[in-house]
Amino acid sequence: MLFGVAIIVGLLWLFYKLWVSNYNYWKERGIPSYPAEFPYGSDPNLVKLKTFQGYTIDKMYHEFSPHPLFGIVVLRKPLLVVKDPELVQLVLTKEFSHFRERGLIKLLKKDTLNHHLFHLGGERWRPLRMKLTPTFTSGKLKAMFPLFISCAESFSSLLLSKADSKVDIKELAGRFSADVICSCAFGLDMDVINHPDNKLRRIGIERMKVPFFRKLNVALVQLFPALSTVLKTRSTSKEDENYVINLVKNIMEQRENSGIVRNDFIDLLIQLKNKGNLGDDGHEFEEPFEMTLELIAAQCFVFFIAGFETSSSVQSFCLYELALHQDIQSRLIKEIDETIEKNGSLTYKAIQEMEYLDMVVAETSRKYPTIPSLNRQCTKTITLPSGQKIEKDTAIIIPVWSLHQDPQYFPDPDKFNPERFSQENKDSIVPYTYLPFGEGPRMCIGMRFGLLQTKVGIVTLLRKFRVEPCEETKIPLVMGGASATTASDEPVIIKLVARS
Ligand code: HEM
Repeated sequence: MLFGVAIIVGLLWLFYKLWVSNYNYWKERGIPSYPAEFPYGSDPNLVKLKTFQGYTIDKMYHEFSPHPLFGIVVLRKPLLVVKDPELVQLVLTKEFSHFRERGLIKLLKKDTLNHHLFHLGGERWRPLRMKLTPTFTSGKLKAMFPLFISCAESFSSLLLSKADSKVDIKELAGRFSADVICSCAFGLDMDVINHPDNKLRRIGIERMKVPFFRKLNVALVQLFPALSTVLKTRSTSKEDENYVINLVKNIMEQRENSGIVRNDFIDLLIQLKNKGNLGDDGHEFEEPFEMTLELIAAQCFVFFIAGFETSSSVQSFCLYELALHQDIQSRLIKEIDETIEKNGSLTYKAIQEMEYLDMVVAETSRKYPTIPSLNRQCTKTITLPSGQKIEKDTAIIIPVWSLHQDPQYFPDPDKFNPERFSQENKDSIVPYTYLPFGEGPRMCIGMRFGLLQTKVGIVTLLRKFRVEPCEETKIPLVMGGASATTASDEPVIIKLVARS
């Protein structure tokens, strides 16, 4: 009996020792670090995710203000927070070959829908990124624009039914973005605007949440990578995965049989599958790369999940700020009215001509960066100009939220001020301090698409309505920890007032 107890105590002690063995990781390497305590590491909030991750890292960012980087430990995993803009540039661009991966999850072969650009690493990622980049040229977006307009018309009708009422703008913008992305990524006219409980949208929303079980799973796999095979950590349930793959399969068959061309992502992916490239860029790929049905479905899926939550989030934060800043809203409405009148209708060219809209959206993405921090993993050990070494497999965090809120780079950061992005001011922004779409070879591939979708949504609404705050409007908004993106804890309520 006594022997049994001694063994258990011994095992627990060993487990404890193993757990805390990294707690001096940064100190041993001469890198300033945040103290770690058993069992959570540097800060329980980074594990429990009850508080918005951006706030937690921001607190540390300020405590380490004179340092260009600092180390933290999450549970028992060491992470390096890189905060100096020149070092950020080194990680994201200059020494990209040392930081090619995100390293967020361990990709399982059978987790088919996760084999997309965002998560794929190294050799698999590069040819796929090269193949998919031409999908997002301005020419391709222009060809897709009629699909945007068709969704904007449904959005406009929905808005008319809400005239002079209080709305959850995040929910409405979410329906519009999901409709556009369903139309462009899956080639489906699903009318998500009037059928918000659409299955694809539900799968996408689920995917962006971080439920307790997934948090636990991710934490365990980070601690003990070998567990991933045992725990069968799927990102999407088998049923949802089959649904998405079959959807894509049916659409591809229909397209190939009927010869219908819609100029959407599916058309472009079918061309890739058949020809190996998109044909009009004259680029032949060195490495043969088979676009299987599963791989195509995974790319459609990432376009969907990466595209609808991000764009709707920028749209809703933007309309919220416009409700609180009537002067900015009036100037924007004037620009919208004049540009549409000049162009005869809402065209792709008209959107590109709206300079003030571009400034307002840029400032929204500064104040509310949809992805609060970027992740990279060191894939080859590197020595920094300071002499400090970053070892292979080190996880890196770029604290986008904190850089965007740092008064050193953006004076009076709480103020919503689109003038920061005017022609005369934007060149004085310190490079690598403004990162709403990331930077370097792994920056957002869908940036132009996302901006276009965001702008079309805002213009559609402001053509018919003004937005105003109401009793239920929370000022300021508090971000929550339940989502992987920057999202308010509560609905974003504003009032739509029909324009006279
Ligand atoms: C306003 C809308 C959007 C925002 C704010 C946004 C933001 C981001 C950010 C911050 C990253 C990480 C970049 C990095 O690590 O350096 C990213 C990556 C990515 N985004 Fe977006 N995104 C948006 C829209 C879209 C859309 C519409 C699509 C697709 C249609 C898309 C597809 C992707 C993909 C595939 C990646 C991974 C790229 C790679 O690793 O090669 N995004 N996005």
